Amino acid sequence: MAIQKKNGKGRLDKWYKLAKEKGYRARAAFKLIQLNKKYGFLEKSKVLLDLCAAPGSWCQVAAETMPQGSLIVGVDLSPIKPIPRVITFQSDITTDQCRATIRQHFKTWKADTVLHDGAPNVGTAWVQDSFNQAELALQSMKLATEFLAEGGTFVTKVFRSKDYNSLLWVFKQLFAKVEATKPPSSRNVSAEIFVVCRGFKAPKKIDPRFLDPRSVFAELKDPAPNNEVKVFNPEVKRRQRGGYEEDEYLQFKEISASEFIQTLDPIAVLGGYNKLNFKQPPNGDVALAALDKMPETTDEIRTCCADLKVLGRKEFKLLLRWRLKVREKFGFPTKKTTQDKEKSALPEETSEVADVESMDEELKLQEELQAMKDRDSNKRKRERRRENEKKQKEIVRMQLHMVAPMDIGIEQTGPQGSDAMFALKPIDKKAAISKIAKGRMAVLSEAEAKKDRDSGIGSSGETDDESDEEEDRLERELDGMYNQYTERKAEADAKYRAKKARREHKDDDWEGVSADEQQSDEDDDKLEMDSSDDSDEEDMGPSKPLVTDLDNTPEESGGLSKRAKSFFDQDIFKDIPGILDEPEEDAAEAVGVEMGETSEDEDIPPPKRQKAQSKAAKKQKRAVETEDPSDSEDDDRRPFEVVKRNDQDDDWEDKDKRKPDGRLDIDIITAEAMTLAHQLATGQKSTYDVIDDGFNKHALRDRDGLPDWFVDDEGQHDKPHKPITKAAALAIKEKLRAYNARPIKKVREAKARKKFKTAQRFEKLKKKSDLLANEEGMTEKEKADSISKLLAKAGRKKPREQVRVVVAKGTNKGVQGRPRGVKGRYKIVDARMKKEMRALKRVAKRK
Ligand SMILES: C[S@@+](CC[C@H](N)C(=O)[O-])C[C@H]1O[C@@H](n2cnc3c(N)ncnc32)[C@H](O)[C@@H]1O
Repeated sequence: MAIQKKNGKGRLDKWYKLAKEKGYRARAAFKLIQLNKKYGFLEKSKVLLDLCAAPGSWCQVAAETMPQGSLIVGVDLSPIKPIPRVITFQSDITTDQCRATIRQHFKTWKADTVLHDGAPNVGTAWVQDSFNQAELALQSMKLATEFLAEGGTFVTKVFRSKDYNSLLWVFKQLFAKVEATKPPSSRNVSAEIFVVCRGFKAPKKIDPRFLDPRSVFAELKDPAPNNEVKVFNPEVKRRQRGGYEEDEYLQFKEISASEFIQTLDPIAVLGGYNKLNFKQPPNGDVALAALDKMPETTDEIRTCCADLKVLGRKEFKLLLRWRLKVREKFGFPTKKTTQDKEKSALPEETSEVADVESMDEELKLQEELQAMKDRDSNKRKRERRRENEKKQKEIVRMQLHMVAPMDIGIEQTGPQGSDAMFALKPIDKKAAISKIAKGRMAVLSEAEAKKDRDSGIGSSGETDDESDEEEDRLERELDGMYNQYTERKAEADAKYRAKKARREHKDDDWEGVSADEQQSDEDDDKLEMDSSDDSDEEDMGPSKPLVTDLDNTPEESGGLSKRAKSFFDQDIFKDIPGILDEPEEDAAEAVGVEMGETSEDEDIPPPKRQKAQSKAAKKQKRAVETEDPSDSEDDDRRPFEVVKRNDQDDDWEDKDKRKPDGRLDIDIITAEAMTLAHQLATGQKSTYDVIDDGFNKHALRDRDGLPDWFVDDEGQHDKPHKPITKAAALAIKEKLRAYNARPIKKVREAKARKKFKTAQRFEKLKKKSDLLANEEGMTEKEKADSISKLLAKAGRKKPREQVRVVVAKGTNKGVQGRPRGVKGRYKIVDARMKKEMRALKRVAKRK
């Protein structure tokens, strides 16, 4: 609970600020607004009386909310500044003068709503000192009964005190509906609550005791014990930690059964007494005698009457039923007869005094309602539990990869994963950016839609989905099981793990004349299918990829995986020709060169030819741009500035890859490529053969929509086997052997360092010996001795520093880092290790 500051500033909460903002005179305005929001009485009122209205915020709200032309009268001990559409006057609401003034203003009108927000002004209004809040509320109700129209509403502030229940009881006698509520704007620390009494019964005559504070708060001082609970819920017994209930100073109370029959509050009897006796009083009780003899007074009833405190709900009901039957026989008014009477009675008579509603009937109704509510909430709880269990199970299944997350609605991801709509990779892959740039969305989306239709996604017939539901489920389960299997396999097999990791990072193996090329060819083909005029495409210039690799390395460089590429990027490979060449590009370029030279287009396989052509076109375009970039019509469309290229920079890519004679130096690093090249070079194969070979089952492999397990399995066995000649295999082997023979970079560096240091030492030595040799004060022998000593010293190896063994015990136990007081090299061992080492040495010595 928020701690309320004692000083005035602590009260300046958000409602205070809001009231200031809205121009209300007090934050109390929001209490009325919130009460009206809940019960909506202001809109329906034409006449309103606001008791204790100063400074007038409730009057402001009323004037705002009530219909035009309504009569609003506000009264307070304190003066109220004029409010438009509101009549205000200064008076004490407990006085007759106030009543008279109100009557003057109301004339013949009756109020639809009477509001009371009074709080006694202790100290400021001495008249009120003797009245407490409850009394003020009762006073306001007294005024309300006088000025309220039938069916009207009375809203009053009350404080939770010992008089609260008495007040509520009185309200309930006079109004059809009485509800206590605390609006949000009322401070939590405040004990105030608001009682909204609706449906004023407007009795013609009201028992003056109802409105007399002395009788109301004296007679009803202690609320009636809740006998209903005792009777209808006897199982719920409250412990009386505070001792006996007030007025219940007897431990055992009994009452005659005839009195129980006659009483109008049987519940009070059943809840308050221990026994209903059939004992005749000294002067005799005819009713009791008759009751005793009646067939309705069964043995069971007698047993129940003997000890009321041990009875359950069922037995209490039995007794109540018995009472009703007996009352009927005795001719006492029962529920039925009262109803009949009520129907026949004159309305004036019934409206003379406020009715006290039949308690047992009301309680029964309440009980039934409660039972219904309980049943309902139990049902809801059960359903919620069941749903939670189901969800839990689904989550476990999902964690075991037995189900796809979208099945349980946790992640509404599409078949392409979350955020598929915004995933750039697929768009990038499909070269859609160029299409989007050209406004070819329709073409693309139609093609995609077609694809989707083919794969069953978004197909029009829902029936298809339904019929395939079982199949889908099976498939999902199969996929789940397969995932489990792959995970188990991955755990056991390091090789598989590595392969999987490569695949996850898009770092796949290269498969010779590879899937990469095939993929790109496929993509190219698709593009060709999608667009009717490909020439436009080239106009756009090189399509910029959406997803850019941050290390700026072209993905297909040399047909190598990313990791392989970064490995070969190391300096030591820099001199080895052909490691980081781009054979694919080069091949295309070579073809381009050949094309240019021989014009034998038809000899080149179509995909390669297309690539070569595009490359040539790109080159040509570059050349054009270089000449005069401003002339280009596409400038507006290009999102980047065209920078004039340096002529010397032209073909910088190719420079390294050319032999001294100007021809391209194409390095073929796979045995397959080498074989093919060899076969083509020697004329064993013609271009037609190559094209022909291109049409095989691997070339048109469609893996879309196939389950992972199937694709994996296929990938293992269904590989293209390209012919390799022995010579090519040997050549590659030889090349690899050469690479392997080279020391790795670190070793090379270490060796170089060593060499460098030795050279430095020799240099120093040389200088020193030169100095010695030139020393004039030394004989030749002395010089020779000194130099040989110097050389001997230089040749001597530095003794290796002894490693100190520190046993991890005592203060050294569990020490991290250098143990205290140990200098130089050290090794921490535990006692067991030390002993074992010694034992090993002993054994070795013995041998
Ligand atoms: C909380 S204020 C009412 C605020 C008001 N509802 C409003 O919205 O501005 C309580 C008021 O009750 C008034 N009051 C207390 N005793 C009164 C009495 N006997 N007769 C008239 N007004 C009284 C006080 O003068 C005080 O202005």
